[in-house]
Amino acid sequence: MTARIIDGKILSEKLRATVAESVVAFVGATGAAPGLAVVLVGDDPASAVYVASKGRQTVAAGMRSYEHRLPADTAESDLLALIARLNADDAVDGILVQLPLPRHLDTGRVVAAIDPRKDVDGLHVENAGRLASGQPGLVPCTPYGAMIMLDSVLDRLAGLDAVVVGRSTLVGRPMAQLLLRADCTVTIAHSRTRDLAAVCRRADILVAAVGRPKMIAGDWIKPGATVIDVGINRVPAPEKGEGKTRLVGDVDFDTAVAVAGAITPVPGGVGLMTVATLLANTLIAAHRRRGLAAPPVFAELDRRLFG
Ligand SMILES: Nc1nc(=O)c2c([nH]1)NC[C@@H]1CN(c3ccc(C(=O)N[C@@H](CCC(=O)O)C(=O)O)cc3)C=[N+]21
Repeated sequence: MTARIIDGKILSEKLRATVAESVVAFVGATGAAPGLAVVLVGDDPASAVYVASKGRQTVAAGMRSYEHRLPADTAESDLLALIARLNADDAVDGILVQLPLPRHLDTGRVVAAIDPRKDVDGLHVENAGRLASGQPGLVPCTPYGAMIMLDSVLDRLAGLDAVVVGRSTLVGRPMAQLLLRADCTVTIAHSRTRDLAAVCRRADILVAAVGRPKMIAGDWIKPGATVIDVGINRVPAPEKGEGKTRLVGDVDFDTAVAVAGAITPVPGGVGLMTVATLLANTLIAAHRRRGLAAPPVFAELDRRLFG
């Protein structure tokens, strides 16, 4: 048996097309296009690539993109001042501060400074609290995209055993909250979990979000399970030439694909969905900020995914 591949390229293109259609309606109703501001501090080359791709896709969906690149030694007060300006700017509906920040900056303080209604990363404690207590808010992009991927292959999530490996605030914790909202029985595993392999083997849904290349192999996977690989790890690829690299997930795809029922690839999986859901969150934020109901297609998606 070989697993069904959950194609992030197809699913993200579909979601971006839906966003673009809704943007047309939004512009018709309000006269303004939703705007997304992305803030990048420092010059990590991988981050710069993601930021550029976000900017391109934002514009392709009919929205406005505002990029702010700050030097690596930016003072925290200057970053907070920029966030205050973006909070006050009516043309900006979404604010994303690319993580991780340089070490001298306090991520908690920076995220706390973002207006929760513009927090399209869903990282502000207000949005995390809303998610944990089942109230409407902005949901972190990667878990949101992972839920859309699960929904594309599973008729029902209710009652399934879900194991999330990783407890980060950006992915692991919100992922667990979303699975719980979908009535899964949820386990959050992490670096201190005893017999991680046995815990993973119980999972009908296995979400890997640890940041360790190929950590989860086929013998950790229950036959027929749905596997969502959130890992984006750049590793040396001498076979491609000296100094070359390639992306691998947290799952050892080649052994996992022979056991799982469905699996997301890396690249071409969750990463692509993360950018598409960022656009969706920006559109949703633009509606809410103006007191407008979310477009029906997103309200329907919310009901399907989160009950
Ligand atoms: N505040 C914040 N929010 C984020 O959501 C956030 C962040 N900071 N910091 C960095 C990580 C990483 N991230 C990715 C987005 C898209 C791809 C993506 O499009 N990947 C493609 C192609 C990747 C490639 O080829 O380089 C793929 O997996 O197929 C990957 C990773 C968002 N992140």
